[in-house]
Amino acid sequence: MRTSWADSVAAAENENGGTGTARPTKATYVPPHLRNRPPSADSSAAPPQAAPPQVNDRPVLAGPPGGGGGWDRREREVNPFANDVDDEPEQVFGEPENTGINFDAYEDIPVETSGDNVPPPVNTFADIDLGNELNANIRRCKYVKPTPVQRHAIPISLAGRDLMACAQTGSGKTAAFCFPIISGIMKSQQTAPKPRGFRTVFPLALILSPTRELSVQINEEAKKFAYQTGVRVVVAYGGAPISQQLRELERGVDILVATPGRLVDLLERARVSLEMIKYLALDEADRMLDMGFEPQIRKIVEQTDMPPRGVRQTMLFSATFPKEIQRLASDFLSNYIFLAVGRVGSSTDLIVQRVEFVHESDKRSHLMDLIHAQRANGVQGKQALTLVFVETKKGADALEHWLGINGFPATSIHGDRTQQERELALRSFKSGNTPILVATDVAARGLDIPHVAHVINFDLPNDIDDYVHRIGRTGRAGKSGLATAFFNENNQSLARPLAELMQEANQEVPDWLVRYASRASYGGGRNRRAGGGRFGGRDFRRDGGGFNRGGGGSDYYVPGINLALAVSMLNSLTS
Ligand SMILES: Nc1ncnc2c1ncn2[C@@H]1O[C@H](COP(=O)(O)OP(=O)(O)OP(=O)(O)O)[C@@H](O)[C@H]1O
Repeated sequence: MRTSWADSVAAAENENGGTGTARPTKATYVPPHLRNRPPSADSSAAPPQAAPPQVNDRPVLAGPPGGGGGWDRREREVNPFANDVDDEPEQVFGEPENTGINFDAYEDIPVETSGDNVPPPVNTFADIDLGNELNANIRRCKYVKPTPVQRHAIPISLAGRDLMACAQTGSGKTAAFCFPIISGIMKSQQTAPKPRGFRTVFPLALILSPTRELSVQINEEAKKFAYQTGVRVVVAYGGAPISQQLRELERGVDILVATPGRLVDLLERARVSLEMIKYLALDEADRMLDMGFEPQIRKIVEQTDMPPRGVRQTMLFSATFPKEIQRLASDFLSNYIFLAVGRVGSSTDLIVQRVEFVHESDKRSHLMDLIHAQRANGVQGKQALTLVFVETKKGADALEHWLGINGFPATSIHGDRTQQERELALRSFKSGNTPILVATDVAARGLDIPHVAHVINFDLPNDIDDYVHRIGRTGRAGKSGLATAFFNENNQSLARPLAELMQEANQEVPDWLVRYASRASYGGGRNRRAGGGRFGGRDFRRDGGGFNRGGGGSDYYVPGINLALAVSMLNSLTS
């Protein structure tokens, strides 16, 4: 088993009951996780740092308190690492010891950057000046070295540049936008006091995401990264009582993580002002600028007091970036750098993709066979986690019920369930108590659930990008995963993009799918983008003419989807 400085930190925290709440009585108090620090820290991670000056367990910042309502930075901070469990789930789910992310899987990843004067990538966290406290949190997270998207995106953002980043699912995009934001706020707090308004708060950074669960997850991650930095993170999302969120906001906020709807509500109540925003990050940015969300996003970004592009710094991240969305997104960016990491618009090669022809009427029995097989592979009586995607909310309820009466513990998540039910379902799934989660697309993007071994597309989506995000719930952070799709006549429009995607990812494409693909024409619809550099793994400015690549360059560039190759493959199989 790996033992590192981070492990001894965790051990020290556990010794203290893991709560991090033992309160100091003197200003010289050193919290448990900073005691007994060995002289030589894990040399592959960020360099060892001196502990920040402490009052209670909060750092004393040199500058005046910011935080909107003038929050008390000396207040108690809950230790977000307290509930981290080290090895137990790995054991239960039959994976090897906690060896961390499998970086070998990412070594040969293609990277493309374009834009003016692209800052060079870094190899280690120690190569970047993120600040002592943030470096300590990176060690607590056991991030030994940056993932490829982090290697490139963090220096770009630290240099103050706007960024549109497209990187594979599960490759660490959250930290890629959180680290520069936290580090930047830590530096600016020393100098810039914030205005005070009557019950209005003035966050310095806004992180928007499309779903409540994803906002909650980003908030939890950001709180870990910001622990003891003096940077306060607050989340606001719909479906949960606003009164509690208002109370949290009143205690001060530097980074606001929000879903668009709830944020608009807070803006209309004048409880939040965006006047001081220095950083704007859109996670799942293509979804945020898609038809459903675009008006709200435009309202937030263009019709409020948020500083304009060029004044604020804007970062857009997703695993997919269709060209038409890139074009829309460029309205929000100033002289930005485009970054594409990994196979174009994809999840990782670590996911084995299978597609099976299953008639509608056979889907349930086929699902049962798959789950039976999986159960046989379980360890210590625990089944590996299986995420089953269906098209409709009704369909999700029905399938959950049917699985239950057939002896398969399942739960579900969809838009008709209350927020409490949704969160309960997610917790129950994560813990393995109900190892099957039936979900609509509400769970397709961003959710980072360890130990999801199998994603089943019981109903395929209409859009190939949604497929990419769905299967990306497995095979995360260097782990392997399996994705099975049930295909039938109803999914004809997806045949061609699916066949191309699978071929591109070196997956076995069944002959019958190739035949369907050869019959399919793209026609209209969203998958049409497939014809012209789909998924947007390429900077749309490079296709539009007039774009000067400037000093930017690529480590190397793998052309998007090799359409000619795919077409010739289809032809050879169908002739
Ligand atoms: N440098 C790192 N070292 C080890 N693990 C990391 C590192 N960076 C991120 N991770 C872990 O990798 C997992 C995936 O990260 P994250 O959720 O940010 O992926 P993502 O790229 O945003 O995926 P998606 O496209 O699905 O939203 C998380 O569990 C995260 O803690």
